Amino acid sequence: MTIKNVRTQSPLVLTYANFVTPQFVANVVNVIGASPLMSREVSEFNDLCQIADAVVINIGTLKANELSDIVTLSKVATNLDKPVILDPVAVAVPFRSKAVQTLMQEGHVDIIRGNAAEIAWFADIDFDSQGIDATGSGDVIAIAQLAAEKTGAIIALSGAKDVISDGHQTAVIETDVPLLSTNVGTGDALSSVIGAFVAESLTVENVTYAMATFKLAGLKASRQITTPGFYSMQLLDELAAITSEEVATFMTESVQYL
Ligand SMILES: Nc1ncnc2c1ncn2[C@@H]1O[C@H](COP(=O)(O)OP(=O)(O)O)[C@@H](O)[C@H]1O
Ligand SMILES: Cc1ncsc1CCOP(=O)(O)O
Ligand SMILES: [Mg+2]
Repeated sequence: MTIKNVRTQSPLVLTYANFVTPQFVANVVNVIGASPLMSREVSEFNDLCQIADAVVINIGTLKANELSDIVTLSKVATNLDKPVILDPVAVAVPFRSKAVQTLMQEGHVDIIRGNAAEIAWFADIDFDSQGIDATGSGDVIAIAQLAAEKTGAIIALSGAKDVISDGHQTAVIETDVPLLSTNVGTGDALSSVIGAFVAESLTVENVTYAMATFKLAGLKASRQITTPGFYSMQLLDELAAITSEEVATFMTESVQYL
């Protein structure tokens, strides 16, 4: 789905958010022309999944007594044929590892969007991290492909090199924009942006389009603003203004299918 279609169809993205970044995530979803909604109340998941076009589960500040809620959310969404995107924040930390194992075993996830260290955990490969951030280096293409094979999910690995793979088809977007990585919440926002773009159909192409759109907006913002505070505001403005034509040109120049 193109950014133009997102604006005309305005898909509703239901996000089980962490308590750190929901305002930013909601604004990002809003400025691309989609419709944000956050909830953590299990008794309304059925009603909300009926009206949602995609469901995003972020484990950033999950508590033990909420684990069964996210499993339920993933099942309700899947039964209603709505795509489920997992954002596995700092998944290598033991409580989070166990939570994600349970979610994957008892529930269902279609797409996993994380940084290289988070995706490496699914591939069973060591990759240095510091809390929410990936700090190491490695073969991110191999990591994404292996994680896709092991999980059966479409992998959206973000970083200086974004890699999207379902284990068969792999796309790479290589564009360095350091300010994008240092802003807390850009990863969470990207996960919900992916939700908007796969609302119509769950494909590697649509995930790639979402990642490219976000990256291009980040690149354009970095040409206007070089300090972190105003940068996140400029990113919102660039996302609001970005056109299908610009994204198409950027994709021709910067997206490589392997
Ligand atoms: N060094 C980088 N250069 C360019 N883009 C980056 C860089 N690091 C991250 N990004 C972009 O920042 C966004 C958030 O990704 P990331 O920082 O990996 O997620 P998280 O915040 O979950 O760790 C993505 O669009 C990703 O492509
Ligand atoms: C700081 C922090 N702590 C728990 S969740 C979170 C935000 C993570 O945001 P992102 O992964 O988008 O940088
Ligand atoms: Mg993150």
